[in-house]
Amino acid sequence: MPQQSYSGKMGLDIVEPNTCVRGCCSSNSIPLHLPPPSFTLLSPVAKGAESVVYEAILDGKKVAAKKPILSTSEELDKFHKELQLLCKLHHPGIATLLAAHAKPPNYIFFFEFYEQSNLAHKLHVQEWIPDLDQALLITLQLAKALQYLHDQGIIHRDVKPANILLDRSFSAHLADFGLAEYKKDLRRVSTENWRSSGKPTGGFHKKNMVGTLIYMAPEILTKEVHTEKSDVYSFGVSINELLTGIIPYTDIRAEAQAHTVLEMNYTEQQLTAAVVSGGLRPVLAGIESGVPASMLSLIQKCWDANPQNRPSFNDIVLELDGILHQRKKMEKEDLSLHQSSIAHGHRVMDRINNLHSYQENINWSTQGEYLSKKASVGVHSGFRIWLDSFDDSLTYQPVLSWGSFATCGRRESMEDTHFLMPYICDEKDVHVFGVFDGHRGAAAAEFSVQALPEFLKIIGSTCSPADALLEAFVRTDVAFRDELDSHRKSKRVIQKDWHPGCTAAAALIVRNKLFVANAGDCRTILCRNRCPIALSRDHVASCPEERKRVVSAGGQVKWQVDTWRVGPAALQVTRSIGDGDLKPAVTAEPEITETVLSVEDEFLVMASDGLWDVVSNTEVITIIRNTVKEPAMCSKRLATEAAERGSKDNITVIVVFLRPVSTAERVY
Ligand SMILES: Nc1ncnc2c1ncn2[C@@H]1O[C@H](COP(=O)(O)OP(=O)(O)OP(=O)(O)O)[C@@H](O)[C@H]1O
Ligand SMILES: [Mn+2]
Ligand SMILES: [Mn+2]
Repeated sequence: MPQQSYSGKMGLDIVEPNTCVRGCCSSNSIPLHLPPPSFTLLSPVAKGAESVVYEAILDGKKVAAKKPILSTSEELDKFHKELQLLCKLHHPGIATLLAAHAKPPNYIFFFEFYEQSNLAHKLHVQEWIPDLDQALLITLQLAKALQYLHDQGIIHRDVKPANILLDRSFSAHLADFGLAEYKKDLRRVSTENWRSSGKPTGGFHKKNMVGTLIYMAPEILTKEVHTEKSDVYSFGVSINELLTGIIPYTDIRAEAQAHTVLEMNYTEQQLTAAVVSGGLRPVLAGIESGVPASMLSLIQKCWDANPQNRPSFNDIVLELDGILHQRKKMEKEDLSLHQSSIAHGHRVMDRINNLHSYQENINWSTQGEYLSKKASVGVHSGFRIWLDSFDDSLTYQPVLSWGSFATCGRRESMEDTHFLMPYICDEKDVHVFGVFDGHRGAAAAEFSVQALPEFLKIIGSTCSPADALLEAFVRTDVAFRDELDSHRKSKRVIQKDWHPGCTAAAALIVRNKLFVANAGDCRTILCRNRCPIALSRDHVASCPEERKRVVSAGGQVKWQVDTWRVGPAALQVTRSIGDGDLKPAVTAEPEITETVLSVEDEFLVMASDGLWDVVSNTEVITIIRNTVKEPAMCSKRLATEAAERGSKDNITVIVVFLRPVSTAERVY
């Protein structure tokens, strides 16, 4: 019978002896017996494989009640083990156990309620995009929790975003100790498990195996014993997921919703084999997203194939403290340097962060302009000769109006660029428009948008318009890669294996002739007689002709996760400017189409794949038909439509009307 009672957490009475029925669990701060009226279970918030978690009221306060499904005596043992562990854990980074009920018929854990649910739900269902500082803070909190745990001799064994809970202020709390074990017990536990079922413990029993499989270290997949370093691996994969917002081994950029490894028919065995012997890892967060290079290399160390090469959580916490300290210092400097630009808000800060993460200060746009201008030594060839061959009175003369719209969309940074150059070099009958879609950073797109039209001016009518376009693409590519190389040599670019690139499309109109050059997956269509005509072909590895071309040029094309991709960089496009690591297979040479314009031609639409991913050629024509005939408004309407349809990419649209239109005209 109770001998004495005192008050524990939340003021609930602790009745001595405060142990479970078996006497194996005890605590001097967490009540383990609760009189039934002190709690009420409300609605379930999550149904796990092994438990149901309810929103509940305990002693007047909102809490989370985890009620394990206990149907066998083994499961009952497991409850006691989890409770024993939880009673010993007191750390701000670990989900707080407030009370437990450990008597038949009710076995329930009561936890602090974490309002923002788990990190997996937050990232993938709510599509939350943390800012970098938030993400780094969560990383540090989680690392400290695991450091504490390992100091106690405990291994968690199920570190993954679904087991990281966020409170109202987005602080992280590690939860779910259902698989946790004392290190000293592990060898015995795991051999028992293997012997009894031929399967490892925990996550493997669950139906949705991949959910846990993707966070498992290679040595676990090859059935070795868990160590602290297996938690380090799972931590690395989880943090990369936090920074990219992408579920490991899926590509959210792929079409429609078929994203998971399972859906892509990548079987568990294949994935296991690829992780263990092929060294496959999730796609690392991009340097262009502003993540410090030191953070990226820390992640890579955490998921090293050899557990001994992975850092301990003591090392990780130290390293993270350093990274955060460095950022604070830089922010201070930026604040004093960029007082005036603060008004621009996020974008400017993003750009500043990006620059710092590259540890360089190159303005690629200025660089592109400067370089191509230097090449021209101020002399432009001009386009006169092309025009001299026309008989003015006989040829059809299109009447142009143009506009564009570009948006970052749901991405954190803008890597698309474009230019509109009607009446180039003051020629009233020569016009050029271009779209660039950067990848692995915006550098190539920013450089090319300046350099490509400049090169075109230099080349001028020294050759045919088609050859001039070809030459301009190739020279832009070479100039960009040379420039990057020289920065690398001068140590301004420290990333040895940073190979930014961009796809490019350019339309050149010379009187009644339209030349479209394309390298990559930007697309240009012409509306003729109310029908779309594609003037470019998408250069992607899923196109058999392109695949063949890449392979015969010495490139490697492999089916990776969800689609055909080129080289170790796993690029989906097969032609681009930049991408030095994939040259010459991923060529910058464009395909060029030539079209004679006539009175039937209504307008031209050029756009990055952010539009074409979700809006078809025919739909583009219909949307413009139903929009006020003003090119900038049509462009904006198309981009908005794409964003509404869930395009996850940057979106850039250029619309060029080829004959006079009245803005009052709504429908053709
Ligand atoms: N304290 C809490 N506050 C808010 N939500 C919680 C809390 N604890 C758990 N949850 C929710 O319930 C889910 C399952 O919890 P938990 O991982 O502890 O259970 P489980 O049965 O072990 O699940 P799993 O299937 O991952 O093994 C969490 O992902 C989270 O969404
Ligand atoms: Mn869980
Ligand atoms: Mn794109």
